[in-house]
Amino acid sequence: MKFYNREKELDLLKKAEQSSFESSFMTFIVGRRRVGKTRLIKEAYKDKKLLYFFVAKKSEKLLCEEYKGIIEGVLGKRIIGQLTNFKEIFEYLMSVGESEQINIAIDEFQEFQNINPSVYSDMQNIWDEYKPKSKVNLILSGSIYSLMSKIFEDSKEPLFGRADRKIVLEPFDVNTLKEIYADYAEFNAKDFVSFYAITGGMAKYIEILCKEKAMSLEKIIDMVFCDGSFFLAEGREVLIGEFGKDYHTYFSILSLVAGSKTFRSEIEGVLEKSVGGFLEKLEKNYRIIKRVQPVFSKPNARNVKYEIIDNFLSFWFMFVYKNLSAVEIKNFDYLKKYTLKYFDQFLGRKLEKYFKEKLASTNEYSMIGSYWDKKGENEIDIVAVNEMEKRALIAEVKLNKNKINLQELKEKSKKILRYLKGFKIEYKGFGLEDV
Ligand SMILES: Nc1ncnc2c1ncn2[C@@H]1O[C@H](COP(=O)(O)OP(=O)(O)OP(=O)(O)O)[C@@H](O)[C@H]1O
Repeated sequence: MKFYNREKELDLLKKAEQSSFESSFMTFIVGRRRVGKTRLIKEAYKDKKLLYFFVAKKSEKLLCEEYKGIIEGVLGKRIIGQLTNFKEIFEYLMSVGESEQINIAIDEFQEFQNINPSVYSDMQNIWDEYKPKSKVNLILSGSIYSLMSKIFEDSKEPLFGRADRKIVLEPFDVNTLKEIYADYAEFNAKDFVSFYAITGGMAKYIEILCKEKAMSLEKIIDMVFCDGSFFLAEGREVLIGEFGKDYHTYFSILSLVAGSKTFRSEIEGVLEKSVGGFLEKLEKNYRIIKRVQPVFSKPNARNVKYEIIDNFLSFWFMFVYKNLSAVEIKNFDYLKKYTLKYFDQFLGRKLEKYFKEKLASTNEYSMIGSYWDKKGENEIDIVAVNEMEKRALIAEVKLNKNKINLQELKEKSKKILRYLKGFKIEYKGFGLEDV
């Protein structure tokens, strides 16, 4: 697949390289697995010399043998001496950087935690010594959000405060997704929104579907639910690295949130235990769910819902994890029928998210959210406000736009009008035809 988008990130990586000519520069990139970190780094330095090291789950000795080969190949230097551990390799490279500018990328950097955690303090000492006098553009990337943040942002960690720049790589936005979709298929609103709702803009999933020309809902479902499918184990694959062995409660919570049990009390009602600590970790450490509150509520108000941020994970929990027994016995027929039966429910929720993202991309609003009252009723799908220009958009979203009753929407909105005194308000319905 040709390279799409990422202009902002490419620009930052080019600037990092330029800065490294003055003194060494460290960037850390964090992004969920499959989002496109490796391809971004390679694209940024495709015409440059790049020492790219992947931290595979191997012993340090084997890794270093591989790295030595890479160094010799890229720099065209014969390495004399042993270099059997990463500390020696890193010191060697920083010393090379004293006489020439070099680009180094270390991918899945958090994996050193399992191989040899003292690498981080060794790197800190070497970095501090060489940074002012060398020209190394160092990119450290990783996909385990909690570990990467800890390595660079926890004041007790050796590399704390060493990174000059942080890049959080997000999935493709709705506009880029539309551009990609148009390169592979004739536009059809429901198929496109299904493509958005399932891939969530993750580069890898998009690439697989585009390659197989699976651009319609039916074809995507055929690709997901088949023998040897990449997608069936993917939710577990992506999350297990974050949660480790302790994943059961997290998976149960995510499965409930994906299935519309979005209030803490509802989750605790089903699991029959307190889940406050888990929710907090899912939100703050792992960044997998987010807290949402009705628009205009006070920040500490208790009317809070939870949402899974990632579309693919919410699809996976709703349709794959929920039916693991059918996956186990490979009853793909059942899985496809089940998914098609409940898909519109899922799609309706993602359509609302789609329009919120689209409105956000116009940069026309200072706040975009939803409203519901204390009982979780009287929902208003979208409330978008431009505080400065005193205007607001109040909208309802439905797959079938004909089912939207604007009069009812106006009626419901009375509850929030006191926050919008003097505002010009537009009431609107969004449906598939507005995609
Ligand atoms: N900007 C892009 N345009 C087109 N294809 C992309 C882009 N970014 C990534 N891809 C493709 O998506 C796939 C996943 O990307 P990549 O391997 O870079 O992700 P990653 O974040 O490093 O994932 P992992 O953590 O699983 O290694 C690759 O096959 C890559 O070619």
